[in-house]
Amino acid sequence: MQDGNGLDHLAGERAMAQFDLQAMKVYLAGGQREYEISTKMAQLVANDPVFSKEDRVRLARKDLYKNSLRKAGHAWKTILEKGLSEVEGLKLRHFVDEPTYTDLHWGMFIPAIKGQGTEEQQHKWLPLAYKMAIIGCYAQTELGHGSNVQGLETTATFDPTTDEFIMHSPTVTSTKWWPGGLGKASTHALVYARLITDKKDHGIHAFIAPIRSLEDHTPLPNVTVGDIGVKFGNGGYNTMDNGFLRFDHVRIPRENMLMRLATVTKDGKYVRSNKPRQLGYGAMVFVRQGIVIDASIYLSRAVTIAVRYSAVRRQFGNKDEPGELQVIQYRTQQSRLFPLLATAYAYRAVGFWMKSLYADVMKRLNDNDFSTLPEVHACTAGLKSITTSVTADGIEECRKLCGGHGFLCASGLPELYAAYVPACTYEGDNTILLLQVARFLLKTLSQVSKVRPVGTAAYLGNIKQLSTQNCKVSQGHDWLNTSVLLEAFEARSARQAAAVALRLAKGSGSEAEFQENTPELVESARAHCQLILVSKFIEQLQTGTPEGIRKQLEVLCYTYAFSQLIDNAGDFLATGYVTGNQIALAKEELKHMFDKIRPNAVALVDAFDHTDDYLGSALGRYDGDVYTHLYKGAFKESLNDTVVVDGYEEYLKPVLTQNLWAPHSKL
Ligand SMILES: CC/C=C\C/C=C\C/C=C\CCCC(=O)SCCNC(=O)CCNC(=O)[C@H](O)C(C)(C)COP(=O)(O)OP(=O)(O)OC[C@H]1O[C@@H](n2cnc3c(N)ncnc32)[C@H](O)[C@@H]1OP(=O)(O)O
Ligand SMILES: Cc1cc2nc3c(=O)[nH]c(=O)nc-3n(C[C@H](O)[C@H](O)[C@H](O)COP(=O)(O)OP(=O)(O)OC[C@H]3O[C@@H](n4cnc5c(N)ncnc54)[C@H](O)[C@@H]3O)c2cc1C
Repeated sequence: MQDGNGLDHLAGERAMAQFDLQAMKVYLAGGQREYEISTKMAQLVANDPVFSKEDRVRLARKDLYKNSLRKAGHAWKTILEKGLSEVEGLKLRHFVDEPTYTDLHWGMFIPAIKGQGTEEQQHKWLPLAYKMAIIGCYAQTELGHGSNVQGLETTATFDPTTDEFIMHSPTVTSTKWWPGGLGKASTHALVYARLITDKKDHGIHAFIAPIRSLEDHTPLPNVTVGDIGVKFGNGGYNTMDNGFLRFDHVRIPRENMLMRLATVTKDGKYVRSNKPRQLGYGAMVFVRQGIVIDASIYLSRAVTIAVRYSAVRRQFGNKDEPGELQVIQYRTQQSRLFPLLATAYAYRAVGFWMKSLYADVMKRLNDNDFSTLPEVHACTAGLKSITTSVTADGIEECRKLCGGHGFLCASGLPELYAAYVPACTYEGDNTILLLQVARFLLKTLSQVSKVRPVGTAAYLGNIKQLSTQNCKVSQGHDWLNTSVLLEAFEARSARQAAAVALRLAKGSGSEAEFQENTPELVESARAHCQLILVSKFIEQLQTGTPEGIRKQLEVLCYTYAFSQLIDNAGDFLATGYVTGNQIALAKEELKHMFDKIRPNAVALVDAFDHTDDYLGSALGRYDGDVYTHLYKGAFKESLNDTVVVDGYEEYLKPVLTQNLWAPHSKL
């Protein structure tokens, strides 16, 4: 066993690094200022015992939830007492690292009011929300309807005699179901409901409905509200009070309908603005763009644990070297782990780009320019889908890469997975979102002769060329050219999209035919998104990356692109753009990349700068002192509170002392 004396068991690994670690930390944080804020907030949380994560997986739901309320309250008090800025507050809550009601309050309730409320409404609600005098949630999904937003059943019927809307849940399936923070914490819900005026249904609109008393937090009259129940995994997402909500003819003032996109006048007249109705989905676009950086952070946590542990863990050996080999030396371990490391870097770079994309579309929307909205929707929906699916699978792969110890909660991985995996469903089921991308691709292709595609779809403007010319790689190093790689991803995506578009164009245009082709449509959407990820990683790399880290980032970029190419070799081959031999050459190049990553692997995960407190993992500790901490951790297990287990007298002793032959014994 290692000694646990505070030595750095990974010092030898760190000494091998060939890049400027500090510069990489700053790059990954998004800049010097962001780096400083992150470091300060991470330390603030790590040094405050109220934020301790100890024992989280052992707490019963009620205690877990109460504890998370305590932490959220303490976080808010800390923010106020220390006078933290909005950005610092956001970071502080990030490091507290527990899904809670404030995520939805700040992440969806406030953005939805900003996006859909008139200036007057923003002046009324935002100050209350900013000082947390009210707590809001985002109540869209219903028991019977989630993906299909247009199918929601909750009604908001205007009553001109009182100048009020009557909020009503007409059926069991219309019960609001899932909204985070709704179950127990929120005082207000941003409710998506069918607007009815004078018996006419105008479709889905947003309303602010008070649901709990600001005096004593009890539900308001005719409001039925509560938590929907325990969710997957220990700890995980169970700190969140996902809730249900029913209205029984509850009256709210007319002004509580968010009226930026459409208005109901005092006399009940419905007036639409000239803005697209899709702006009503703006809060979802906002959250989806943010999810890409989040995916990078979650994946980087799992990868940090798996890389550090793989450098500590030894198994077997060979006759050329003394002792057992670090498992990170094995090619199979590298081929499962290093692409995930590269993916975490890729998502970070693309996440930064997504932020600029979002800022750009917001600026345009303010100037009434809606031209890029469809492309931004496709991009945010598609990348949300791909990055969350890959990250959830990646966390699980990291657990397996840690062998048996990965299955222990002390590894931090089971809880990380349980907290993350719902990201594949919330904010849009990942298949539904890919189908949105596919629809966008079909529409873009159908108009390509008249409308030049823009942004991430611009390559479709070259569809003829991409459909005819083939990959020119003849030796391994020909692949070490970003233009060659980009063209391969563009050609594969363009050909997949064109093939399914052509098949649909030849048909009758029926919905049944569309449905029949949805597997191919989803595949073509995935190809388009993989192209965006590769191309934006390359683009980010080529724009102002500091010298001391460029080489390593290039290695990671090639690792990412080659592993995507190889994992999807079937698609690349089926389109006819590449040959089997060219794929084999890429495989060899990928192995060369693994050799370049290997001496830098531990430093590359150090660059993510996760504190031990934030990682919460005996396997991923910075000092690599894994075994001492696993062993010590076992003594904290509640089953070990007594030497002789509770239950021995009633259940074990009788078994051990009956001394009778079991009737079925063969002895
Ligand atoms: C930064 C992060 C910080 C904090 C986050 C905090 C916490 C995160 C944790 C949990 C949050 C979880 C919250 C939720 O889950 S909220 C609920 C989310 N629900 C969904 O995502 C539902 C998914 N469904 C939909 O989005 C839509 O129903 C739909 C599938 C897109 C279909 O829409 P619909 O109107 O019926 O129909 P279409 O006819 O298909 O589309 C019409 C038209 O509109 C375009 N479109 C669709 N969506 C958008 C959009 N968001 N923006 C812009 N445009 C959009 C669509 O492409 C189509 O265009 P056409 O040109 O073809 O007409
Ligand atoms: C942890 C968590 C937190 C959440 N937080 C919130 C929140 O704060 N506010 C809120 O309003 N909601 C919230 N939700 C709800 C979430 O947004 C929905 O669950 C999500 O949008 C998926 O919808 P659904 O559950 O109706 O899935 P469904 O649409 O019923 O999906 C079930 C299956 O059917 C498939 N499917 C459905 N339609 C089609 C189709 N047309 N073509 C092909 N396949 C299809 C899907 O791909 C999926 O495999 C949350 C959910 C979770 C799990």
